[in-house]
Amino acid sequence: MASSGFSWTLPDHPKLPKGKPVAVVVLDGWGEANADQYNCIHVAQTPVMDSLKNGAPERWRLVKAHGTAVGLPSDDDMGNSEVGHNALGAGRIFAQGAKLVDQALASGKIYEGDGFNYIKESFENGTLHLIGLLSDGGVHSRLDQLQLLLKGASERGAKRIRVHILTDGRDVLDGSSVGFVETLENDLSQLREKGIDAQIASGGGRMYVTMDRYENDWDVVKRGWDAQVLGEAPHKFKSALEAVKTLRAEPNANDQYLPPFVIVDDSGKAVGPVLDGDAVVTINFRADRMVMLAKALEYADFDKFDRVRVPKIRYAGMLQYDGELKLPSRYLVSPPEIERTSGEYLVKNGICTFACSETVKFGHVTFFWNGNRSGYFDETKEEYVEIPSDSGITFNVAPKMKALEIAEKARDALLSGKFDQVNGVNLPNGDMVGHTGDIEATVVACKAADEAVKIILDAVEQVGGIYVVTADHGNAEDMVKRNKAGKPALDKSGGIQILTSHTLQPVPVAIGGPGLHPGVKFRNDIQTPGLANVAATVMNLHGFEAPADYETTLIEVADN
Ligand SMILES: O=C(O)[C@H](O)COP(=O)(O)O
Ligand SMILES: [Mn+2]
Ligand SMILES: [Mn+2]
Repeated sequence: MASSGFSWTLPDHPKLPKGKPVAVVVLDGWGEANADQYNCIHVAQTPVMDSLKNGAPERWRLVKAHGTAVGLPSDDDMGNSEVGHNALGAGRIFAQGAKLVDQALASGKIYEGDGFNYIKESFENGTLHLIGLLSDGGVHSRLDQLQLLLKGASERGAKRIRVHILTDGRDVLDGSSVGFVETLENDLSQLREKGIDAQIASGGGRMYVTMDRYENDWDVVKRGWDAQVLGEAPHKFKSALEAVKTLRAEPNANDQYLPPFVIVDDSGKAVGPVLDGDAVVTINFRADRMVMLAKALEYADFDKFDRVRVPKIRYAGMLQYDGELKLPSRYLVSPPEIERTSGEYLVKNGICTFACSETVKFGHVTFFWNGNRSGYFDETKEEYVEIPSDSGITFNVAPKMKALEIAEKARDALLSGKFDQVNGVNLPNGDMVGHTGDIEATVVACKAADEAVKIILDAVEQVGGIYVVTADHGNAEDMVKRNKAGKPALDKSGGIQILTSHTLQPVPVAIGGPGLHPGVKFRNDIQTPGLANVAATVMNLHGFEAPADYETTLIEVADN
């Protein structure tokens, strides 16, 4: 921050001491909901989390983890890892990608920026390709934003448009892909009536095609590249609707994992490979699952898989996905500028930090936690450990994931005495297994996460430290779609509809440990606290006052 008088030095907290190690544990996808058979956290044996909830009423509370509390457009938006970890780390609420894109589309500014002007130069002679997640989940992308962009680009000269869809079933109900494709097909046919050559060119399920993250499995991105760029895939169809309906009719088919397909013309030729002179926009606003494709599209030097053919294109992201890497270099909407995060403050105030998760959540506790920034602030004071995730499986097959290994690393970091803060230890189970929709496996996952918490809390006990246990959003606590009355919503055949997505539920925050000053308790004068209130709380527990513009602390210290 350039303003005069700014200082990184945090004032001393008037009452709380320094020097107590603080462990911040994030249970991914662990919300609070009514107890029934679809609440996997309730069904699972979770004695440690139960004891936090039931043991100390003044040191356990719920906070909001969705909607406007985390910078999303409305309170109908469920929370997600990006916005949750941003809020936890940054201690303030920033308008997030979903909202920034909404605003840019509504004001028309999206069409005035450098990014759009850059791709526009391909409109005369080339094709505009739009690649991204097709759903209204609002976590990575939104269908209505795609619809507006299609309209806006065609009104501004795009004559030939190809859409490369990724079916969802993770942030939305499985099977909803068919309806989204129908909606998109309808829009494209209206464009065709106006003389624009617009169609869907390829597709595949997001978890099997394109949307890997944190470089867990490049084959996922390669499958997408082959279909989208090269126009090659094992399945060929005349229309996307036929593709999705046919592929969904296979046994155990699932929107998240549909195999890659290309749309071909009557002569069997792919209708939309990416060619020299074309423009490409990746329409997801969220970074983690687009950055790998962005690298493949943008980097001249690239060795993660054989791209076979690298077309000379004009490429822009919906947002810039990585500000440090400046990737992609062109983008339609500027990302939120999340600066002065708690991690940076604490390091600059001498706090040595350890962060850890497994690959599929590693960037959550580093990149997202640090305001969408890669790398260390000060490598002499920080250590980030990534435990390799299983790849090529769905996590209901191995629901314990690497929770034990993550907890052991956190324990060892605490016992080593090298770190003041063991921070953002993310336990992925409730979320990653919750997304599979497998209730039995999610129960196993929740138990494993609870056991991991125990290992970390035992270590906190041993070192006389303090713990803060929280979550980034809900998921495993509700695995069924509900009607307005809160009862399971039945489908046409009378069956329940499994909810694979996150929820709107609040999440717990628990504090404790032998190092906690005995007078510390949660305040009850904050109306609707959210995840952004946690950062100031953690700073206090380190013996500092939080910066004045941070969301207020959750705690107060009684004199005794
Ligand atoms: O990317 C995903 O896995 C889901 O869309 C959202 O889950 P996350 O926000 O927990 O990563
Ligand atoms: Mn999450
Ligand atoms: Mn999730």
